[in-house]
Amino acid sequence: MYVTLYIGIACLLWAVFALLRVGRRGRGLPPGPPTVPVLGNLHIFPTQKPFLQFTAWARTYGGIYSLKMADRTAIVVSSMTVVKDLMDANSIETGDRPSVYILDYVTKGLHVGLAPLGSYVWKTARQAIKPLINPKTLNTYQPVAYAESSQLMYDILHHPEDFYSQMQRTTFSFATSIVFGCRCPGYTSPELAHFIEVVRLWMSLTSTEIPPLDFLPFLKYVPERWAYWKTLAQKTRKLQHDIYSGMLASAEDRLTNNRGNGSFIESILIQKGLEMDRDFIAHLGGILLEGGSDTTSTFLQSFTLAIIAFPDAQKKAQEEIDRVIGHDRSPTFEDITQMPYLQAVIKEVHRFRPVAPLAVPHMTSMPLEYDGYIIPKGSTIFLNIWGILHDPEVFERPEDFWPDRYIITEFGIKPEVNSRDWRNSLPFGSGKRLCPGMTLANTSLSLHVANLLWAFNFQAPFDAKTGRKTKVDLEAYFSGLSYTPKPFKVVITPRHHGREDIINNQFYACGDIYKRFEEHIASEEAEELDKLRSGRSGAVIQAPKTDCVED
Ligand code: HEM
Repeated sequence: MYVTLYIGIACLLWAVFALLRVGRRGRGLPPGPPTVPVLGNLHIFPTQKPFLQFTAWARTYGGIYSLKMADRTAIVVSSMTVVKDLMDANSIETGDRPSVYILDYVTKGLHVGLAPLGSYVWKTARQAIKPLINPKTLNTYQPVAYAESSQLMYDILHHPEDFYSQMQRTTFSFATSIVFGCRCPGYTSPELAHFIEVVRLWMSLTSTEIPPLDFLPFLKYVPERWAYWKTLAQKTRKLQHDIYSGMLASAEDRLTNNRGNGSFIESILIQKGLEMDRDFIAHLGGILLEGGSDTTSTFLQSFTLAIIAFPDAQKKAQEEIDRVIGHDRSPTFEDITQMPYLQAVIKEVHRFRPVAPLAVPHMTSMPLEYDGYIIPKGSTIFLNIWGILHDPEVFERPEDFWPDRYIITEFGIKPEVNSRDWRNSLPFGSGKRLCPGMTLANTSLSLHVANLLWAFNFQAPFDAKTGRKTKVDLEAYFSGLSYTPKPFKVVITPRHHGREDIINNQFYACGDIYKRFEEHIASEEAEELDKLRSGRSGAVIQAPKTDCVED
């Protein structure tokens, strides 16, 4: 009997000892904040804007440090040298994704951005997306971007107070046109409202307010009435499915009836050799919409916030635009290369308010040795884009929006900092997971930004009591995987009287491009749109040819 008791006590002690070791930082790991038993660093893991705390820790623990999340390890990378030598150089070993239970449930495992590196879903989807990276295909999308940009100017001219939603409409409509072949003509349309709801739900699911189900798996078994996130996940899954499969159905219908308009999804439907079922295709289209539209509208909103807070940058960019373009026409894609300051503005927005401050977490698929540390297989890697791009050792006055830094040096860094490890694509991630939409995003954003600065002046609103400009709140952002400004107020005025006519005419002249992607629109609404677009005045500007459209 004593033997059984001794064995029982020994087992208990062993279990307690083993439990106390959970959460402890093992030998060989990079340093990091002190841990507590079982939780490790989970109890101090930031729930709001985590990149800010990650950046504060980087100033103490350096360009690579570790966090313990119960028995799991996370590595935070906050230096370009580590990005290059650890992540870019070992992009296969560091290119996996940690599985996120709740998101896998929502997307049925069909999300290319979350799928394991080299898996069937990842490989097939990345293969299918290839045309979006091809410069030839990208050129065919330019007329569509031009037409959407023209409507953005038109909408802001007539309803400047709604600029925030108009930016969402523009990028959503561009993405739905090229991906599913159907556009969104109005910022009050139900399609856009549903999509914004999906993005909002997705943001909640990716925010740190959701309990850490992957680290404390027993939480998955909490009944739904006490687990609000279960209801949230189901709602998101249904809404996503309804929107994306509805859009896929209209693309299928066009193809069946020989009315294809050259959209990306149509090309997938007719491509041989791609092993994708209907659900997978609908999801891929949806992921491209999410990846391509919310990110780019967030960029435009952050751009607006930055230029009202830093009016000198706005003035300088406008001087360049006026010098290159003049007053008689609006900018086109061909003009962008002639405007280095405008290109610097684009890079500075990416630096100042990166759309994805922690990218999307990576995971190691095998143990790695780096700089004397051992990084275990299965470690989550956070790419701290914010911390790298706001490092005062590297950037002069990193909290200022100052595009000139990209005129002074290629990567915007201080002249004395070694540029060996730098690249301007950092806001789009790293290695095998680098964002496939980078060129598409940057080209369309350059045109939108050029047009907005050519057409309008942007100012912070005036305080009714003091008559002074209000202080711009540069921190009023939502917290989620992407970093989006909360709606804010701006005074937007046309810069020059003649430009109003040009904006109106340009919008009317793009009517044919819009119509090719509006087949799904009910006849009454289509009539209204025709009426709106027939109010020609003054000189008519020819819209560019749409090569992407098959008649
Ligand atoms: C301002 C615009 C954009 C920004 C800042 C951005 C940023 C990013 C980042 C940081 C990642 C994760 C990279 C990593 O894990 O290392 C990513 C992935 C991705 N992006 Fe973008 N993106 C933008 C626009 C787009 C567009 C226009 C599309 C497509 C039309 C797109 C499609 C994707 C996809 C499919 C992935 C997943 C790639 C994978 O995991 O293999 N993105 N993006």
